[in-house]
Amino acid sequence: MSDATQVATPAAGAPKAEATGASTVAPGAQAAPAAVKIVARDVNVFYGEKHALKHVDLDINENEVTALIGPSGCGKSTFLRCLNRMNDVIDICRVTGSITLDGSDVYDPSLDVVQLRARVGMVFQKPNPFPKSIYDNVAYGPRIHGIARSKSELDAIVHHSLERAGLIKEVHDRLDQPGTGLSGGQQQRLCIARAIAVNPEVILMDEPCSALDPIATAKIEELIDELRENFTIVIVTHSMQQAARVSQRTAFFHLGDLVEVGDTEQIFTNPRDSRTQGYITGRFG
Ligand SMILES: Nc1ncnc2c1ncn2[C@@H]1O[C@H](COP(=O)(O)OP(=O)(O)OP(=O)(O)O)[C@@H](O)[C@H]1O
Repeated sequence: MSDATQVATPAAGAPKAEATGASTVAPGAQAAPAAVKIVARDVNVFYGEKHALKHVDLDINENEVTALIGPSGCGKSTFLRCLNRMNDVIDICRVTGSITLDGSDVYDPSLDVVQLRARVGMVFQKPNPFPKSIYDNVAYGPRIHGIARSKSELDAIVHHSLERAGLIKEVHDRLDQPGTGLSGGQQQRLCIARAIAVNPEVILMDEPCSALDPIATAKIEELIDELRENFTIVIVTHSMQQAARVSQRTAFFHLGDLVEVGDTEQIFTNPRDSRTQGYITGRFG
């Protein structure tokens, strides 16, 4: 994976079929289109009187990384939080429209939001490990969801999750040490391991690298590229280079509107809307 300070590499931004080895498709044959995991239709979000997100229609493809980009305050995080109903905890927030996950209504009043958030996990901007041991941070979700039937099963989940988050080598001999004692980049990978431990289908990442140095950022980006094999990922980022490196699709938001969505390569090389063009060329933002 490229260094975080470099610009887009074709490898990370390459279309899914190529990156997953599906290039065995016969010459001339069409690769199967990606399955759609999440469908958002006419989504509006209001904070009191403020109309923060306006009539957003967006499909999120399975086993792809979708990047949400746009200037500060355009509604990226607001949209991300709609996907696992994190906006529910904001009193003045009202969401209208429809969001489905595998065809089921995310806003169905009878839906258990704890179960939803197990399916749609989240990693935040600032690494936020619990004030617990490394082991207990990762074991927390499986314990509350009753995923492991025995201590050895829980041990295996913790180990496997840390392995998938690329952290096991660094922490295997100190699982009983506090998670808060790790470096920032390690803490963020611990948070990713914690999210993975409950075996989610979707992982939402809200600027997961903004508090990290370039080397830690490169590790997380590499990890994101690996994780998409098993998970659907939606990432909010202020870094266009990062969006270009890690995502297959990019959605550009501006003043609460979803202006344009498309293959990452198209968005960055041939945007259709002048506002997208203006943003990616640094004219505003
Ligand atoms: N809890 C809240 N209460 C009131 N207004 C909010 C709240 N959260 C966000 N907003 C407003 O909604 C709009 C969209 O905010 P949001 O955080 O989604 O944007 P963003 O694109 O993620 O911004 P940034 O890149 O700066 O994180 C902004 O005008 C913001 O001030």
